[in-house]
Amino acid sequence: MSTRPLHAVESLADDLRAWLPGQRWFAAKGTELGEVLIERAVMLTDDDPALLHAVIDVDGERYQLLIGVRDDPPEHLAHTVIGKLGESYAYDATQDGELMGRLLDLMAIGADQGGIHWTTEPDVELVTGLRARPIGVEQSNTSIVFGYHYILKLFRRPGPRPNRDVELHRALHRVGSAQVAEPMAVIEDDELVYGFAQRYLADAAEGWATATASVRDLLAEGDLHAGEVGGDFAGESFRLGMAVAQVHADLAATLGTELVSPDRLTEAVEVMHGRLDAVTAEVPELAEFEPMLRAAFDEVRHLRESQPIQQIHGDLHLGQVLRTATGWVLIDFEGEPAALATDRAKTRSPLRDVAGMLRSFDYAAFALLGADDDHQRTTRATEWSDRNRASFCEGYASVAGADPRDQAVLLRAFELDKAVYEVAYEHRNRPDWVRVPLTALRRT
Ligand SMILES: Nc1ncnc2c1ncn2[C@@H]1O[C@H](COP(=O)(O)OP(=O)(O)O)[C@@H](O)[C@H]1O
Ligand SMILES: O=P(O)(O)O[C@H]1O[C@H](CO)[C@@H](O[C@H]2O[C@H](CO)[C@@H](O)[C@H](O)[C@H]2O)[C@H](O)[C@H]1O
Repeated sequence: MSTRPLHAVESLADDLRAWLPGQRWFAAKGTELGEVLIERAVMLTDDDPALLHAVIDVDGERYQLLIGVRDDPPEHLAHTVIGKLGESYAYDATQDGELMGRLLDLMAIGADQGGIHWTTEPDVELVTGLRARPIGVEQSNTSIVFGYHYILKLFRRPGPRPNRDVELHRALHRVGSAQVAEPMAVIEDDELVYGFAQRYLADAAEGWATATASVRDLLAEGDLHAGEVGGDFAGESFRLGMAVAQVHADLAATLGTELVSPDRLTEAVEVMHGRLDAVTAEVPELAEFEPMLRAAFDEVRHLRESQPIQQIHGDLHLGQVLRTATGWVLIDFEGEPAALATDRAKTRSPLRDVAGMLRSFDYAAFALLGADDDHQRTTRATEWSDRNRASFCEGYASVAGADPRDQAVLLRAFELDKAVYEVAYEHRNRPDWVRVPLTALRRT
């Protein structure tokens, strides 16, 4: 490929404007797109297929692109084509196993190319020549699995170093945590972090899939209770509570914890009100819950006890936990996708993670129900949610020594704040699902 990389990506700007809104990781869906500005572009391999690395800016948001260029893309890549570059086709290279294999080669040799550094973690030696395949699920980022060995997450919205996901994995791995996957390599330049490879947990099942399988079981057996059907999840919820408490204890031990006075909680209350203002302006259906939400947030102002804060997961839900043969593992310590990097880096109450997971049990229970489901199914879903939420808290308490439910006012406020966040998240990403957090607020 002879064209200069910057020029090549610039000439694709119009095609990118049409292609970006269809990508799950693209944040500004549903709004009129501004100009696509090319911040930087380098050629990682120059043959056919060629691989271009680019960072673009769309309306002040930065995105990472990996663009493959082929004269004649095979049939299985046809759906990934972005546009034409001269006589060649430009396409989403993350879907091309051959080009992703080149990324693994660059990682394995610790390459330094076009200002981008591929660095393995101390004592890690990577195996190459593995089959590369993108994982099927559409997420905030794009992940590539290499054989049964590694998973590389390409951050679609690369942020400045240090990257929270990388740093918290490293910190937990250093203290021998069994609840995270081993960090393997990082792709970054002097400013931004582009990718993070970890050990691939090939035997793992996703928390969301296993939890919703249990709910499905229960809904199919209309006359049985949650503890009586084959797929009862309460034991798993208990173990998950233990795992989360252990991660909190390890993060506190290695990165520290502090007690903050009740005045600092007042700041958190203002932030929750601020989020509610912003989300209500975007999703008017939230307005009917405003008095209830504001009252619950304001209850926090009356708390008189100091509260511990520390590094936490920051966006914990059933999609962020994997069940391996040996226990639960937490993944994706990036924090909430929409939050500013400075806010994600802050120490926070571990009850935030507990609240996230409690919301998730509720999500799993009700996501399978339609908008007008009958009383029987709604009762069963409520039962599943109550049973697993309780089990999770009991598991957490068995490790932490204190039951999160004892902090009822704070926990309720954090859960409601998370539901407000979810309303905004679903509104932007999966409009059909806005009903899930809204129905939860209606039941509160
Ligand atoms: N270490 C791992 N082993 C096996 N699968 C993993 C691992 N890390 C992530 N995954 C899978 O990749 C998916 C996306 O990972 P995640 O870090 O949550 O990315 P995103 O930020 O895009 O949500 C997860 O839902 C899980 O299925
Ligand atoms: O996994 P991400 O960091 O991208 O998290 C975002 O997307 C999640 C959905 O994929 C979203 O989670 C919400 O839906 C989940 C089911 O799909 C459910 O388990 C969560 O409880 C619910 O919040 C998450 O909020 C968002 O940040």
